[in-house]
Amino acid sequence: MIKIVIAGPRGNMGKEAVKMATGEESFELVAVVDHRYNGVKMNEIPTMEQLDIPVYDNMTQCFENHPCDVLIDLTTPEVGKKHMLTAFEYGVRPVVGTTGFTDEDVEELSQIAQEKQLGAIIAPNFAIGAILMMKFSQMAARYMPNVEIIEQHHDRKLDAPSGTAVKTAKMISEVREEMKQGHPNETEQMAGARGADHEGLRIHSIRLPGLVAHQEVIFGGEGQTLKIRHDSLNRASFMPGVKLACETVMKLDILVYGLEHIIE
Ligand SMILES: NC(=O)C1=CN([C@@H]2O[C@H](COP(=O)(O)OP(=O)(O)OC[C@H]3O[C@@H](n4cnc5c(N)ncnc54)[C@H](OP(=O)(O)O)[C@@H]3O)[C@@H](O)[C@H]2O)C=CC1
Ligand SMILES: O=C(O)C1=N[C@H](C(=O)O)C[C@H](O)C1
Repeated sequence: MIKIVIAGPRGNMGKEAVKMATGEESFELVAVVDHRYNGVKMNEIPTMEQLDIPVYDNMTQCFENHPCDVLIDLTTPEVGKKHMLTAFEYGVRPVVGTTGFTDEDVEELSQIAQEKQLGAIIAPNFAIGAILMMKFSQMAARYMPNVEIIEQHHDRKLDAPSGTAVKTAKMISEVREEMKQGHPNETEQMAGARGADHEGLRIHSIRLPGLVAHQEVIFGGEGQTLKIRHDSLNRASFMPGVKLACETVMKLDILVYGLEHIIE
């Protein structure tokens, strides 16, 4: 039995994670952390799943009262990092879907995980289709290095570009030299027209109501284009990946950044 705490249980992802964790026989949801409530049960809060599970506004107090194995964090980048640090202090393995971590954050957290020999997973995307999109894109970039990313998300999203787009760009950079794309003399008539720049690869972020999470990676070559696209149509699409991460993190003693390292 893996004892789990979830941070962000009222959120889009947190709600699905609560359903997943309580629906799995080998998981036990022992408590949730939500900065707006403390000392109540989930079933006292109308916007939460109606469960007899305690709610804390403070991770330390939560871990003091409920020893557990895994923290699932689905909150915001600043909070997610603090939660991870607290989890490490208590010997709890973090599984983090929260996006917006910097390279420095990931490096710092990896070092702590290594020192403590404690498993941790930061996964910018838990959907298997999205992992495949990233892997296929990395494969394609070896042969078609001219590539741009268009990511589309709901308009409640805080970070841009998305964690998935950043991870895709980093994976492409592993197989492609930095290069300037487009016309050598191109100019932006309006700031941002060419999108964000990751080592010459442009990332364009769309935010609209009605969208969930979508990404297209477009490759261009002489007389041809290749488009690799993934769509998450709902948040349930992420849950098999969250489940796999919770099971896998128990066997790790380092931090793994990206589910592509787990799904071979
Ligand atoms: N890895 C993946 O596959 C996926 C990752 N994500 C990422 O997960 C994160 C959450 O996404 P989503 O669920 O859509 O966002 P939501 O805004 O719907 O949910 C975030 C929740 O976290 C809560 N929260 C904020 N601060 C704290 C805190 N200190 N303690 C506990 N809870 C807190 C918010 O409460 P309040 O609103 O009251 O402030 C809110 O309920 C984002 O970073 C997103 O990019 C999303 C989808 C898939
Ligand atoms: O905020 C979201 O919704 C999502 N965030 C992750 C990201 O930033 O890539 C994963 C997915 O795209 C949904």
